[in-house]
Amino acid sequence: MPVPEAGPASPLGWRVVVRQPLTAALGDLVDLQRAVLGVTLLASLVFLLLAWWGARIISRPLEVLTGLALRVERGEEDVVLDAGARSAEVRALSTALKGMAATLIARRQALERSNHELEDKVAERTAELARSNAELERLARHDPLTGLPNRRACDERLALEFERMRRTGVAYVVLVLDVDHFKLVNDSHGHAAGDAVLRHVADVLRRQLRSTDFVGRSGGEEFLVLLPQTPPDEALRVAQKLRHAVDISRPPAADHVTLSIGLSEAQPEHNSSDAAVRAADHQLYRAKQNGRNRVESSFMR
Ligand SMILES: Nc1nc2c(ncn2[C@@H]2O[C@H](COP(=O)(O)OP(=O)(O)OP(=O)(O)O)[C@@H](O)[C@H]2O)c(=O)[nH]1
Repeated sequence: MPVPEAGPASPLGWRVVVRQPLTAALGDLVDLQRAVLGVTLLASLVFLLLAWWGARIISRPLEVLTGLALRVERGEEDVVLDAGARSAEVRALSTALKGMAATLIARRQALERSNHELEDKVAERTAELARSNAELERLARHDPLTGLPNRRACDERLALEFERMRRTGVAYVVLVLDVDHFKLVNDSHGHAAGDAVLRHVADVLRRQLRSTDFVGRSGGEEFLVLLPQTPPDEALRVAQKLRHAVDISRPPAADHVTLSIGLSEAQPEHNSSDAAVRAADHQLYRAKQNGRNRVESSFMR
């Protein structure tokens, strides 16, 4: 076995060679290696912990701010956008978000206010429109002079009563009323006086009838009265009452005014509502022929 190289020879020229196991010879070096590795690992761990802690210090307020911002987005208005951060940058971000949230909330409130105002306006306009429609409807079916239902409304009511009679079998009575010598009123007192007389007659008729009865101005100086579910003798009494009420009334612009009235009972076997009106017209003609200021009917005894 070769003798390993040794240090310089002593003055005597001797050399001491010590033999020992490699593990014993390198023991210190291995210990040093281990110590360095341990310190490196520990230092890495501490560094990692510090990095995690540092990242947490920065990210935690950001997470809190994110949560608060989401609450603002969902519409909550009492959110305080403060993450309690120590970092100046996060505090600046927090202040900027606060400003943005305040602006957003103010805009949303303004939007809600204008929405409410808009809804109120729409509701108001809808109500106005409904009122205008109702007024138009009223004007379309009312005579402006007397305020009574006009010719169109008379026709509609006649059709309705005729249908009802067809369904229920219960008859109704038609009265056609005409102001006597009305041309004379116009000629002697003027058209305005004639108008006043027509309004007066309309008022008298309205006051004498029940709410279930119908009275309309069917044209000129002619009126139509419908008495639903009224037996003929009762209808005759009503007609006489109307005639008498006008006869004894005091018209505003003429000395005296009278009515001629023709009556007829509608029958379920009639083809249309016109039949009873034509029959009542015929009776009115008879009333005029027989001296006016009187009632005539097909069922008069
Ligand atoms: N002032 C006024 N007159 C009207 C109106 N509508 C129709 N008249 C008039 O009513 C008169 C009706 O005259 P006539 O049909 O001859 O009937 P009358 O004079 O009443 O005679 P009898 O019916 O036979 O008794 C006419 O002079 C029409 O001009 C109106 O709204 N106002």
